[in-house]
Amino acid sequence: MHVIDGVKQLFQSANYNRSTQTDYHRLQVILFIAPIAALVHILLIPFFYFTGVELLAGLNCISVLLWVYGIRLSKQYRIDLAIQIFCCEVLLHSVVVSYYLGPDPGFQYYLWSMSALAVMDTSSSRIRVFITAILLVLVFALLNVGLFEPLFEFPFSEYLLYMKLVNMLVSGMLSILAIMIMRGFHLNQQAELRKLADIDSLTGLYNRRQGGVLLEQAYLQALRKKQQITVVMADIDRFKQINDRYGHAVGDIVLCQIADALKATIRKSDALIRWGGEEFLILLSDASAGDAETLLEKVYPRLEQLYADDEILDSPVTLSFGIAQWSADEPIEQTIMRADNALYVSKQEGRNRITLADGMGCDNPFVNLVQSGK
Ligand SMILES: Nc1nc2c(ncn2[C@@H]2O[C@H](COP(=O)(O)OP(=O)(O)OP(=O)(O)O)[C@@H](O)[C@H]2O)c(=O)[nH]1
Repeated sequence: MHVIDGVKQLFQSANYNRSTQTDYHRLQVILFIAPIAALVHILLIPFFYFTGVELLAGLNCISVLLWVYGIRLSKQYRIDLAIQIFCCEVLLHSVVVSYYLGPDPGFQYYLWSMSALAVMDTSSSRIRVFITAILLVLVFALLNVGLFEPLFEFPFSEYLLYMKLVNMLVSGMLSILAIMIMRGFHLNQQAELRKLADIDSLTGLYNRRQGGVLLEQAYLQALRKKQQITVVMADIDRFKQINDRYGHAVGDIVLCQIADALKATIRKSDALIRWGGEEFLILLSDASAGDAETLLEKVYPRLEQLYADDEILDSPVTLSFGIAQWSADEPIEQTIMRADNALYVSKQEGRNRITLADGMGCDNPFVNLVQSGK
């Protein structure tokens, strides 16, 4: 059933939680980095064990557990706690490994990556997050300049350089990838905000603000290319009765269905704008009033189909139109006003009809098509 399904969809989209989306992106970063970190620690367990640094092998077992636990917390969307655990793990691991082996194996470089991850903790205050990140970088600097004399003589010291290289590259790559994912998140949010600013959330059409921009652009282009523009104002007839009779939610669905019917009718180069509550503006570029009239005649069979498919509405929904063709010597606002006046005439003359601006009123030849009862 069209309308009922639509109402459900509407409530689902109303429950859409924006913060969940933010957490989703942070989760993507963690689910990318944390398994790699856990795997690296798993590989280090036999490495440290067989090189005789059993304590570090034990430490890596704890590290693996902490990363796995953090992944589990993240999947439960306790992402901030997971990030704090990861920070503590990397801090502890870097300090202990440097204490035993000195800075040469390069484990302190993971503190760099961690400082990037630390700023993703959104539950802590900005200053706390900043201090944590700075602290991690500070510890990195101290470890890197050789704060501790190595306690342990590493048996394969000729390989230390390669180990450092690998650690530097892996930690650098992790930082880059974390920032890339955050960058993607930031760009998505920007696109989302732009969409929110330009698009009507109910119908998905351009909103009035963006409509103004499109009208201005079309006007300038028509002047430059010496083209025609035609503006159509469309208004749903007696929409208040639909709301009063079936409820606002059903009214919203009807509004969306009408928007879809209009959208399916216009050309790709045209723009459909939700101008007001139940009022639409169609901007037809490079088209005359006659072209607009021909186009609008195609809306009526679609409205008829809507009614035929619908099991709730017991009378068809109709539209009134006002068409005005822009003439090069008038501002576009004037054209819109003429289309609006023509729409007013359509309403006055009984609705469900098309009126051309400037007194060229015409009866809608399809006026009776949508009035056949069920
Ligand atoms: N469901 C719903 N109703 C809306 C929305 N925006 C405006 N409306 C309703 O649209 C109705 C417009 O009513 P009127 O301006 O009296 O116009 P009408 O009933 O369509 O009558 P005519 O235009 O004269 O044919 C009001 O009841 C508004 O509440 C919306 O987003 N959703």
